[in-house]
Amino acid sequence: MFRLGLLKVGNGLKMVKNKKDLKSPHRNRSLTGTRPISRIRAKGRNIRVIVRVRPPSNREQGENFSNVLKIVDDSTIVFDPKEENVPFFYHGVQQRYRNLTKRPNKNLQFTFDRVFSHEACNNDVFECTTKELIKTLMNGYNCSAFVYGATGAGKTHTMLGRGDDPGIIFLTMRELFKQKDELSQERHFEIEVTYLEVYNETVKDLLNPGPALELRENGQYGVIVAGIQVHRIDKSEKLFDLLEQGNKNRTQHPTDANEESSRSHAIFQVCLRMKIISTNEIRLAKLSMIDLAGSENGAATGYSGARFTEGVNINKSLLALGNYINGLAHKQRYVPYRDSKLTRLLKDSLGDNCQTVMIANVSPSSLSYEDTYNTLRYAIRVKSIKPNMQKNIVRSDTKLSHYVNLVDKLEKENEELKLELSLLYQQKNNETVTKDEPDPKLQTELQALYAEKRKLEQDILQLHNLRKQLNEESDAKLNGICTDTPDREYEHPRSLNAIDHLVRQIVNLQKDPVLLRERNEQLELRLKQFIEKTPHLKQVAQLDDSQVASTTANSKAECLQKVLDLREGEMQMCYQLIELFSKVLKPSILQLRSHELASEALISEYQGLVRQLQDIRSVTWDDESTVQTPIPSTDSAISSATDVTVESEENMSNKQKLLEKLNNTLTLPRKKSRITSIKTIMAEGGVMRPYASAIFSEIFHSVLLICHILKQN
Ligand SMILES: Nc1ncnc2c1ncn2[C@@H]1O[C@H](COP(=O)(O)OP(=O)(O)OP(=O)(O)O)[C@@H](O)[C@H]1O
Repeated sequence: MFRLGLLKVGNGLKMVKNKKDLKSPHRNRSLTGTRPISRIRAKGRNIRVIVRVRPPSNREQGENFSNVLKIVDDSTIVFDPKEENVPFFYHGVQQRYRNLTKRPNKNLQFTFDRVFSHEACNNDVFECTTKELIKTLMNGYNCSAFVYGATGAGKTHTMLGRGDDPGIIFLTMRELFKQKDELSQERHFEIEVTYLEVYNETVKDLLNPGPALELRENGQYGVIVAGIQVHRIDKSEKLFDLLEQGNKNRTQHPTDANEESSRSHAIFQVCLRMKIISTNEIRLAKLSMIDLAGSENGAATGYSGARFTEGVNINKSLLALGNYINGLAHKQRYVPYRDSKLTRLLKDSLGDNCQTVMIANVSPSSLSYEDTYNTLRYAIRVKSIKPNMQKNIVRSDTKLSHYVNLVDKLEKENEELKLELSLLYQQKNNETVTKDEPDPKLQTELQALYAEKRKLEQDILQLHNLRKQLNEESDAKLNGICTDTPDREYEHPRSLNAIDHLVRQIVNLQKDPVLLRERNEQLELRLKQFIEKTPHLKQVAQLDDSQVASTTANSKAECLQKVLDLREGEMQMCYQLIELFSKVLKPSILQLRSHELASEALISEYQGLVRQLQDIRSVTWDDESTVQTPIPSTDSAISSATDVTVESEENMSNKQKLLEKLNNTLTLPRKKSRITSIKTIMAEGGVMRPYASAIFSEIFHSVLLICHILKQN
């Protein structure tokens, strides 16, 4: 069923009959009656496709087969051309209707780079195909030539030829050696060849028959055949011997179309290494010449067993080759080449970096109608590959020193790059760390502020507490001791100077505590603002705060220790004075009493003083023995003293004893060891000191009173 539609052609519209024709205007028949199949003709010249039509075989000639190929010109061929309309007359009248029993002709026109008729010999083909490749090869490009076609289409004949018509391998190699000889003054050549076959997906060395060889892929050299024997040749004669030897080893079996059908793909590779003497340039190039196994229609052949397996493998690998070519033609991102050994081996002999010639061999006979059609379609697909050529050039020097210098240079460059990289890493790490760490400038400023604060705290403490306290105490002491101004002035050097000396050692008396306090307050405000502005320095500030607190505590402890040392000295002095005055007071009281000059008030005061001393006596120190001297009661002591004055001489010894008792009573125990424990001092010294001072004042008062009485009498 046909569907009608409109197809845009040029500026106008054209009626089309079916859906297929809607897809592309190229599907429409041309005005000449042939369909222009060469629509995907490649513009590039890196791949050239040649069609060679072989002469019809004896069988084809003998049987009633028609010719399905018509060569229009050097590059155009028509498959299944339309037959000329032979006028059909019925009863002498030309009929207008065609013969409906006859199959319509395909009449497909193909355009290739060159089309050779059955009259062309191998040399003609060579001149137009691989001869050009030699020039390319000499320039350092990879080249490949492969023959494709159905079984019996003339592939092996094209490649190998026969005695009177040598094949293109022979002709190409002869040309290669010819050009080599011509260029021998300019270049040094090294030519190595390998010859292998792919049969039933196994690779075999045709020049060194043995077990199947493995394919390996190398990043530098691509796909390589592990274990293949490489033959270095310098004469063309040697090559021909090798080729003959290889062809004998090739797998062949007769088919319907060919009694000597090759059942494997044969790959002949020539590796060319050229060194251009003037420039020391090295050019590497590879020429691959591939004789593909003939494609066949398995169903049509009716083979079974080994022949069938061969056919399947041949078709499979040719299909993989077709897909690979299709991928290249459509510039696919990934071109499948692992599907068969053949495509793996030809990976670098097709597509990019390679100049390729494909020779499509076809039979002209209608006996091979399908095969010829398929071959032509396959060939036109190959034509669409547009590879990008790359020259395989390696710069070189004859001198080893060049390589040494090159290696040195590269190593140096490598070291420099490594260094640069490590510096960049370092810089990056530093940047990361700096982001988290505070600015060192700010940190230094903060630390300076805290250092100042610590010093101020210390000074304030020392000035305020110690100096003030010691001065007050010094004044109080002088007031208690000195009876008049001259006495005070006399005592001053001994007591106050000692204290001031100590104070001077501790604090700088020139500093004003008020100013220091003000400065400290300013500093604290500044620190607060500083931390508000830079919160990330809070931790640093907290650390410094704790250091300030620690410094303050240490300063306080030092001050306290010094105060206590001073007090200890004072205490010692007090005890010495009490002892001294008690020696004066006791005889004075006795003397006054004997002369009846002691008033009741004086005696009462004296008794009170003795009682107080008894209380002092009961105090024990940390470092003293707890054993106490028995102390007589105050009353008994006084009464004893009173009795002494009225008794006889006999009783005087008793009085003396009593006086001694009184003397003992008034003698305070001397403190022998230095008080070191601040806690003990605070606990005991703090209580003891005012108590001792009070007694000291009492004694002074009593002594002064006695002195006054004695002076009056
Ligand atoms: N151009 C030619 N001129 C003369 N004879 C030819 C030509 N091409 C092919 N022949 C002959 O046709 C026969 C089959 O050719 P050939 O062996 O080369 O085919 P083939 O494509 O290699 O087949 P297969 O794939 O089966 O090996 C051979 O006898 C060969 O001599």
